[in-house]
Amino acid sequence: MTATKAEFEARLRQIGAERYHDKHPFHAMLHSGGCTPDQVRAWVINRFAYQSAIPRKDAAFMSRVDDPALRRAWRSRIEDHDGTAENEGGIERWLRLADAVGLDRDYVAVKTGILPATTFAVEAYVRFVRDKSLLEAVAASLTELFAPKIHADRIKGLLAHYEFADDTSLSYFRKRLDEAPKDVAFGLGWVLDHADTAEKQDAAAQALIFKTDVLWAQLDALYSAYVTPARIPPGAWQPGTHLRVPEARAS
Ligand SMILES: O=C(O)c1cc(C(=O)O)c2c(n1)C(=O)C(=O)c1cc(C(=O)O)[nH]c1-2
Repeated sequence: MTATKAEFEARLRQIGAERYHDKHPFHAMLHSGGCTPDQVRAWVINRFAYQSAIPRKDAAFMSRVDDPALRRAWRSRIEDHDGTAENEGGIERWLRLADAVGLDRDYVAVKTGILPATTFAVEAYVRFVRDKSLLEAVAASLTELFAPKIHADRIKGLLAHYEFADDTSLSYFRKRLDEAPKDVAFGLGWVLDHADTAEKQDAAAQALIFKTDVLWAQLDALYSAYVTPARIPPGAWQPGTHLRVPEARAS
């Protein structure tokens, strides 16, 4: 049976309550000051894979949309990350965080040290958005419903526990607090309007679950590689390497 919009929204929110990556032990370590400088750097390097894929997945989405109104509503997502003449964009802000933790930003930007499982997870998201229905693609973006809380927790936790944290290094997260609500309000409304059968509601819910898996898998990869007993895969970033200056410190 088709759920009402309110019931269906509650189902989507429940998926976040159970599966969003704010529950992952790596985030608990990061936000409570439990990460070493190199674990913070590993997170910054690997998370860049996700950041840099977001505008590609949004471009993949827009390439499939016929409705100019939907493209108009969506295109600010690309500008939010890639920037405009006036706004530097999220990718540049993330690289400022890389600078602040002492990494060579050029090394981060080329993504050679990314963990294999992170690449698989991130690229699976790009392909999902390219290949699945538009409804599933928009529903997958709805993890952003849960992101403002994790961004606020992160700003608070990093400021309290790490010397590198200040307004400049954390500007990525502060800016997302302004940007994400408009995306989420639009995306949620669109999914609630378009998931008008039980089958479509199930597909949208599964898409959101898929996306929570994309996020969770990235943190599992990080934990396995860089938290004791560390198992760093061949070719992935080695602690102590690719620093901006030899004495750079992340804490
Ligand atoms: O720090 C986070 O935990 C987090 C999570 C997510 C998310 O839930 O997918 C996004 C972001 N940050 C983010 O900064 C961002 O720009 C973003 C875009 C999207 C998306 O799926 O389109 N998710 C997220």
